[in-house]
Amino acid sequence: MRAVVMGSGSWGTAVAKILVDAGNEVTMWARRPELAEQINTRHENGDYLPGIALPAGLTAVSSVEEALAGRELVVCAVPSQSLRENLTQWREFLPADAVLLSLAKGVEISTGDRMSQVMKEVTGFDDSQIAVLSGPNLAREIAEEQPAATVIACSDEAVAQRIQQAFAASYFRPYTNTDVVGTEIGGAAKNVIALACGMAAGMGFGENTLATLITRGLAETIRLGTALGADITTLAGLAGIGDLVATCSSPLSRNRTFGARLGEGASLEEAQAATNGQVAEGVKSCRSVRNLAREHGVEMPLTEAVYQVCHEGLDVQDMVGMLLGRTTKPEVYGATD
Ligand SMILES: NC(=O)c1ccc[n+]([C@@H]2O[C@H](COP(=O)([O-])OP(=O)(O)OC[C@H]3O[C@@H](n4cnc5c(N)ncnc54)[C@H](O)[C@@H]3O)[C@@H](O)[C@H]2O)c1
Ligand SMILES: O=P(O)(O)OC[C@H](O)CO
Repeated sequence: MRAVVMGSGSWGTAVAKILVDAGNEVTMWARRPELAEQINTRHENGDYLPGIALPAGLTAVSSVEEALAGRELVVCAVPSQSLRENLTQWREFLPADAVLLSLAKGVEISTGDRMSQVMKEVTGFDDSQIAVLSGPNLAREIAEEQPAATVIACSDEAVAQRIQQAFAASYFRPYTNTDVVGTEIGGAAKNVIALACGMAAGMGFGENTLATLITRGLAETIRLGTALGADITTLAGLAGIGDLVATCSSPLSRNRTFGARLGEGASLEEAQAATNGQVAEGVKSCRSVRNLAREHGVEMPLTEAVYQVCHEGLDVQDMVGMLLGRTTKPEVYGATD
């Protein structure tokens, strides 16, 4: 396919590399002309993936118009909270028959919208032109060509299959799914749970705590996802438990690392400053995911606790007491917890 990756952060760059390695004609859009220049001349993105040799066939431009001209697949690789603004700026240059693919894992704060909803609202495109990609995909590991898999979700299975073919590389195995809601909720919720896992690690807790948070994190993700119409099997798959395990366990995760800094006693401002401008989506999405849960009458105690730490000044030590002091329950995946 003739593809463009709009956004040259760590995941956008790794995805552009996959698409080239899978045999597509690919360009990237970078906001800063100097980054586009670096990709074109040094074949490296030193700001986000230093030391990774990018394919010589991968080009980059900083003009939106040039980036989008004649592209069949438009990959949106910007953070969730800026997607609406970016797409609004890109809209006039989007080819009318292009397929949009979101990489972002978050829920918009101002609306509670998932990324596929934002894409549809801004562009007016048909559902068959809107897809999302989500799975256990830490950018650096994939840029190093370590084997991994992902989910390409689109309500139109034939379109999902077309994108699947475009992403099939020797080290990257895409699966299709028509459950867009489940794929998106899995990706957004796991970032919030990864913050909780980081906090636990930062406080010095071990694997029992981690496993408890991952498992109960999955339970509350399933509760929210199914309330929104997701298929539970999506959340039992790569975009659900798969991504939860990868993100909650890896020191490469920005969300887990952010949480760990809080657990070690850093302030929110200090943890934010330490990200070096890279996005830890869960810090914002804990608010929108919590709001969605409340709207739908779904209990998400871990998400609530992370929200209170990130936005209401709850001390991480007090969070432990708050979670363990809740009334005892049977272990069921029902509407309450
Ligand atoms: N990094 C990963 O391992 C990974 C893997 C899977 C999914 N994701 C998701 O992909 C999305 C992008 O993540 P990333 O890792 O590439 O982030 P990043 O922080 O590495 O890069 C974000 C990119 O978006 C650009 N950007 C930031 N604000 C912008 C704005 N207002 N307008 C235009 N561009 C803007 C930045 O310049 C940068 O190029 C996130 O939703 C993230 O959760 C990341
Ligand atoms: O670095 P994080 O925490 O944004 O996570 C990256 C990916 O989403 C893992 O699948």
